[in-house]
Amino acid sequence: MVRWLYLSALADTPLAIVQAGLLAWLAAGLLNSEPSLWLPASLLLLTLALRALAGAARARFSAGAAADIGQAVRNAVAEALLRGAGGTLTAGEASTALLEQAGAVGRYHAGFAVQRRVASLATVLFLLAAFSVDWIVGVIFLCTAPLIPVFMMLVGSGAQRAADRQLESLRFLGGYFLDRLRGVLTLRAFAREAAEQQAVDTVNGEYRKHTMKVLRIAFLTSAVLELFAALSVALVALYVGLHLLNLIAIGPGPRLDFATGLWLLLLAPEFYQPLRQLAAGYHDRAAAHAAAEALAPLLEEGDTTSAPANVSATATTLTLDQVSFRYPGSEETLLHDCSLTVTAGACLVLRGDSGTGKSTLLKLIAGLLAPDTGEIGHNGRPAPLLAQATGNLAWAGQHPWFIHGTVADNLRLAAPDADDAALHQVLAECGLNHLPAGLDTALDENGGGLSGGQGRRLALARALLSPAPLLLLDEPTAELDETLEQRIIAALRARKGQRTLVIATHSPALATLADQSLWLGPSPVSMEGQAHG
Ligand SMILES: Nc1ncnc2c1ncn2[C@@H]1O[C@H](COP(=O)(O)OP(=O)(O)OP(=O)(O)O)[C@@H](O)[C@H]1O
Repeated sequence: MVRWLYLSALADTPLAIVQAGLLAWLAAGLLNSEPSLWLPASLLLLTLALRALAGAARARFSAGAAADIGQAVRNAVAEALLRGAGGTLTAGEASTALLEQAGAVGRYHAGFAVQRRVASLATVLFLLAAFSVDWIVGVIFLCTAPLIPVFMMLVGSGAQRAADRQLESLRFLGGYFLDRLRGVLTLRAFAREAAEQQAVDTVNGEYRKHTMKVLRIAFLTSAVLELFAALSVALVALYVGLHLLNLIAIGPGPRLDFATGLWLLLLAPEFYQPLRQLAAGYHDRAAAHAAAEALAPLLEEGDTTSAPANVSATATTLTLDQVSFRYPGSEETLLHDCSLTVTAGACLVLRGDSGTGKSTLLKLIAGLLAPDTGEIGHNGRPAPLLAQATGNLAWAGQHPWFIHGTVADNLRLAAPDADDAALHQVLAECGLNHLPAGLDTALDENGGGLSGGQGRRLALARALLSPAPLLLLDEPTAELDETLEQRIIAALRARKGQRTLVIATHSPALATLADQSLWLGPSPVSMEGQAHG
């Protein structure tokens, strides 16, 4: 596709030179009242048709190549996001990366990058053609042509800054809008629709302002370049005209006949055309540059996570070595030099008042957060990021996410080959054996279709079904009655020894499972793992 794009784009220059020649031939013939002009006339028609054809082919191949390249970038970005790269991106920023930025890179490669090469080659061809007939016209072309790239370079940094700001505000708008869309029910409940609509309008206005600035620079650049081109064409016209009227006698001008002079004159606008097209696409370059800068860290991060993880077959030995952690911008150090070892197959219970950092420690162990200092090890090796730990740990959090599908679809995320009997068994262990449609009960992403408690137990069932050697469970028995809690405790006890369990809980009954327990206090004190029971 790209090769055809180059061919169709390059075909235009020789055709333009020939077209100018044929037009000059025809005009001179008409002026001299030559009897038969059908040959230049038909050749001219043929050239015009070929140019139109090449132009249409170029537009088609260019759109195709831009779509292909954009799609390839989009696939790479999607792959990186799915591997967990770009963990700090909001959903809106991720969608901007997938849609807008990937598209901008595609448009640049199929547009500006192609035109830059085409313009260089076309300039050389036109110069050769001009010099072969009249060196003064050649010199005019040679001296005026660099004005266009030099001017583009002069406006370059300003255009780049404007494109950067436009992209930044688009990312912000994407994230802001998506957040409001997600929380639309909450906004409606608090009658905040009008205020939020206004806020989205304001953010949208900012984006519009930045976009208008980019367009203003693009239009102004094009207008100035048009002026340069027009002045240069006028210079050639003046030179040719003065010679045809025998008013000056410099250069090879005195030998110019009408046809050659007209050909040179017709060549002049064609000479500047590729450079003007290049300038017109300059804002594409700035947009692609800004997009590439935003995407590069994501794709580099994606590359490093591309190696498939080795799933450990046995329970994981977990070590924390002087781990400290504080959320960015927070005054409170939640963990301070925390050290402990959980042997493979043991159960560590995290206890403490609400807000003391139990879920945070689970996230650190899962690799969802990175410690400020210290190291967390799985089987003696630095804990992999969650993105690289596929299959090595299973997580059941307080706010579980599901895929749109059935209960069975969601359970099989953890164990794709599990048969229905295994699914029924794990559901029974978690007290979910009386769901309205059993394994076929339909769910949405937020667990709609189940009650909040059932949703949390389904997430627990999914973790229990997973063959992962490390299970991280956040309040698995919260808000359950005693019978259900005992059932779940029994299910967890059955996994002890085969899996390493880390459980955050307020429940004294669940805490009896602990081989080790860790009390997280309100102040940043040093904590040691203690043997329990
Ligand atoms: N993303 C975050 N950014 C900043 N602070 C956070 C973030 N998440 C949690 N915190 C703060 O960190 C502290 C510990 O939160 P965490 O959820 O780990 O507590 P917890 O012990 O699990 O609480 P609970 O028992 O209520 O679940 C809280 O004060 C909370 O406000």
